[in-house]
Amino acid sequence: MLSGGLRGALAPGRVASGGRRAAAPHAQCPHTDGATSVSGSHLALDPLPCSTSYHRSRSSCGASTSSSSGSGSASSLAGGIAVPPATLTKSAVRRTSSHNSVIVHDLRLKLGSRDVKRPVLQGVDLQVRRGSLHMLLGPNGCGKSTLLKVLGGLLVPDSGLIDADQPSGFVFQNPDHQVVMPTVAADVAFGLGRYVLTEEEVSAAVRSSLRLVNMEDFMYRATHTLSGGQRQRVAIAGALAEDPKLLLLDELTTFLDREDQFGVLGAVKNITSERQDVTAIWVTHRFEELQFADAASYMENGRVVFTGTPDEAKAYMRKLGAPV
Ligand SMILES: Nc1ncnc2c1ncn2[C@@H]1O[C@H](COP(=O)(O)OP(=O)(O)OP(=O)(O)O)[C@@H](O)[C@H]1O
Repeated sequence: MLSGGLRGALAPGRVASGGRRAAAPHAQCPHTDGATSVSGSHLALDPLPCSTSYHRSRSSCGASTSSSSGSGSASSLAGGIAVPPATLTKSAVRRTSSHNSVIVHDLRLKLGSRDVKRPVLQGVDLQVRRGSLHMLLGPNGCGKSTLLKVLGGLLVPDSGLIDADQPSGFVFQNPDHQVVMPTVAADVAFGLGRYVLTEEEVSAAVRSSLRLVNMEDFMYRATHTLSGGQRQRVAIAGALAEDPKLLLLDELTTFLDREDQFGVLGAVKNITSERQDVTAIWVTHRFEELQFADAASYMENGRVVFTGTPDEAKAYMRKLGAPV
């Protein structure tokens, strides 16, 4: 039996709000109408922004792949973001052709105003093994979040090459901006309102997503009664419910105490251990989190300057004088 809130989340035509996890807005080329088509998961970017080669599905963009063959036009959210209509059945799943879920080469992006732009990503090279928990560290402003946004389709790079598993799901730092429904089950089901699914399918997706983040017992709890870490795990479950292959997790533990911090980390570790087709990229400043990682990269000035095991990463950062 589904809760009233969960039923509400299944209402036809329901769309996820912009910026919410797993419903990341598209990196939409202004020369297209938002009905993004896919020309392959391998994305080669011309030096010119918005080249015609930039057509791929990511995050909820994966769903828009179906929309090109489905009925109806994309709905538009308040922020001007195109989202697929509620007639979709499933997000498009694409894998890279190697054992890596992410391959990035010479990625470049300038940001700023139209007149004054400064380079933020300055030739990023990165490879992330499929099924791993890969941590991304580096000083403030080095480009970690920007890289994550490019991988999630929130920003369009100027040039470079991206080959990444799709669809992706994004979870941000502050769970209060992402957990919006009154009950846990309804919140996890929220993004699924965009697809044509039976109540049983939604219920199964919600339950299995909550199980992966160790929150199954909280299914009918009121979200306002949860701790910060529990809310963060609900946000991750909401992303998981849409079956992403790449989880992009941006400083999820910043506002959490130690117990909640390790609860969230344990949940993400559990996801990548149980689901070998799901890869997590975890941006953090907290060195103690490295013990959960399978691998780590260190960024400086818009580039990845080191990638290795967690121990190698610690040794590298110690050499830089970090208190690791
Ligand atoms: N939309 C934007 N316009 C202009 N500059 C931007 C924009 N977004 C980010 N930047 C700049 O790009 C640089 C990289 O920002 P980013 O948020 O990616 O860094 P970060 O490594 O995640 O930092 P932190 O660890 O502090 O979160 C910063 O100097 C930031 O001010």
